[in-house]
Amino acid sequence: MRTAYSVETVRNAERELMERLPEGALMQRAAAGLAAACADLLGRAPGRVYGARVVLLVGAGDNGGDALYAGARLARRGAGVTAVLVDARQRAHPGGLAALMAAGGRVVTGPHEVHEVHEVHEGHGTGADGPAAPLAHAGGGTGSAAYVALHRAHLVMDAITGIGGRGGLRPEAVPLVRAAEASGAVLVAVDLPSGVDADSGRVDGACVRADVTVTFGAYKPGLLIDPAKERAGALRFVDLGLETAGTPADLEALQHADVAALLPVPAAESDKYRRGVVGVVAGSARYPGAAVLAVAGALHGGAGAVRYVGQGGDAVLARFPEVLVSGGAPADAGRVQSWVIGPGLDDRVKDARADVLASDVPVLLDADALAGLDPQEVRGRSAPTVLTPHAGEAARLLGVERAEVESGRLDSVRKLAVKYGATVLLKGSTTLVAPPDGGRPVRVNPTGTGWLATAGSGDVLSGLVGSLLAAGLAAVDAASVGAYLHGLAGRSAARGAPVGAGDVAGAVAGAWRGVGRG
Ligand SMILES: NC(=O)C1=CN([C@@H]2O[C@H](COP(=O)(O)OP(=O)(O)OC[C@H]3O[C@@H](n4cnc5c(N)ncnc54)[C@H](OP(=O)(O)O)[C@@H]3O)[C@@H](O)[C@H]2O)[C@@H](O)CC1
Ligand SMILES: Nc1ncnc2c1ncn2[C@@H]1O[C@H](COP(=O)(O)OP(=O)(O)O)[C@@H](O)[C@H]1O
Ligand SMILES: [K+]
Repeated sequence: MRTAYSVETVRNAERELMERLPEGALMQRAAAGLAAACADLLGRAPGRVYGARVVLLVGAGDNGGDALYAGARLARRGAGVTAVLVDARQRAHPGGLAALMAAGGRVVTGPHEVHEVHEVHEGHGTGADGPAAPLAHAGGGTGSAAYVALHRAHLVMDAITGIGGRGGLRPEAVPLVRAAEASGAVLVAVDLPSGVDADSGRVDGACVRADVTVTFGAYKPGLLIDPAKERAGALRFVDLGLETAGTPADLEALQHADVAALLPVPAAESDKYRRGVVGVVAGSARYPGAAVLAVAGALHGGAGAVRYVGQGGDAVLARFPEVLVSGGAPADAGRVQSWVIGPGLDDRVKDARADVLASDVPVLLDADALAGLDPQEVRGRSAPTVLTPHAGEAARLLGVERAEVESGRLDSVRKLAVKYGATVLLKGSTTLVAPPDGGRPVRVNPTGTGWLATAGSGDVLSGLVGSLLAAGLAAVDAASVGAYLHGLAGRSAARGAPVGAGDVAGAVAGAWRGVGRG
């Protein structure tokens, strides 16, 4: 399981550990890990650090301190290191500054002025294309030293803000960050891309778009949730020895082994009924395809049989003769161990929804079954209920704008779970699953892919998750295992080219086999 912790938890764990360690030891651990990651990115041969040109965008806090100490380490290995003090008042970590200067690094204050130029010790600035150009001197009229350095850099560290950052980048930082992004250098975010919110994944204003983020001590939720996740690039983790074991994670992501342990496997004495029967109420005369796709997902989710209820029976049977089809009301269709209701339904949805909600088995509500859903209808149930909205549906259920859900996915999924007393799977670029109390941990799906954004793929997901419920998984597990397999199926079906929802359903068995093999 990959876990992520809030800033408050990280700071508490850091405080406890710092009490037992010499002053500055944690920052040295962070800097050592950061320098090693950067050296690795510059090329594995030691010579690639020697002569490399590295620029540090340094903010006023400890995040800048990490980069200054890491820069000092790289400078001692022969890199030409320039620190650009981004803070409007040119504050920077004093110990880190001293260390960088002692190692022969250069410090530039702001884009238009050179504060101090230190002699570059032997070997610096002698990269593949010759010695680094001398930095512009204050008021020398040769352009900004910071921009010259950025333009020539092989690697830039973004150390403007880490977990202490508030809001987006301040105006003085924006042109420097844009120059770094345009330079062609590898852009490495220190702990977090500056400008993103560590706890929520929100991006309020300008922020850094990194190629790699080197994060310290614990993953922060923002690194795993869009829109911030998308700005973080590839993640690298530096272990600081923080103790978070006793604290519930804010976020957790299943890994292959976790999913393998949860997959239902038929026992020797199983029969189709003992494996569970999933009832699917989906499709209509207008949308028979939704019935086919939801059933296709359900056939691959571990239930022993799929019962279909609705007007798409002919289409379902033509494709899947193994399905038990009923034309009447769900309550008359026979016993099931879970219900899935919603994809492609017509205006008779309300009666059918009341029927399945009155049952004593887990119910998954998707698409049309979410419209106008009364929280009391769900809260009174004794068996689990799972809601699977996309951002638009979640916004309607919460009475907010869709953009609000998309920019604050973690908040939104928690609020919905609390409002309905239900497990909520919020679909989209980052799929999240919140438990019914909206508490910790929320699960984040690590396998998603934009190729899943194709009509009907949500129908497949609802059938798949409903089938896992019928097979006996707890609601949060069924939802997160379903999303995990669905993401893997999307990836393997697509392999870099567009696919339809039917292809995704067809790839679920392969994804299951891949996970099962560990
Ligand atoms: N604690 C530990 O043991 C360890 C911590 N470690 C490291 O410390 C980092 C946390 O350091 P931190 O607490 O000093 O905060 P930090 O992220 O540098 O930002 C605060 C500064 O930024 C400023 N600022 C705020 N918002 C801003 C904005 N939008 N745009 C621009 N500036 C903004 C704010 O200025 P002010 O608001 O005062 O004007 C303040 O000066 C953490 O992420 C990790 O890297 C590691 O060494 C491991 C050990
Ligand atoms: N940008 C994205 N990245 C990853 N997955 C996405 C993205 N956009 C949509 N998805 C996934 O695609 C599926 C679409 O479901 P949904 O919105 O219900 O569409 P439909 O109703 O057409 O089936 C969901 O599983 C969702 O998580
Ligand atoms: K940063």
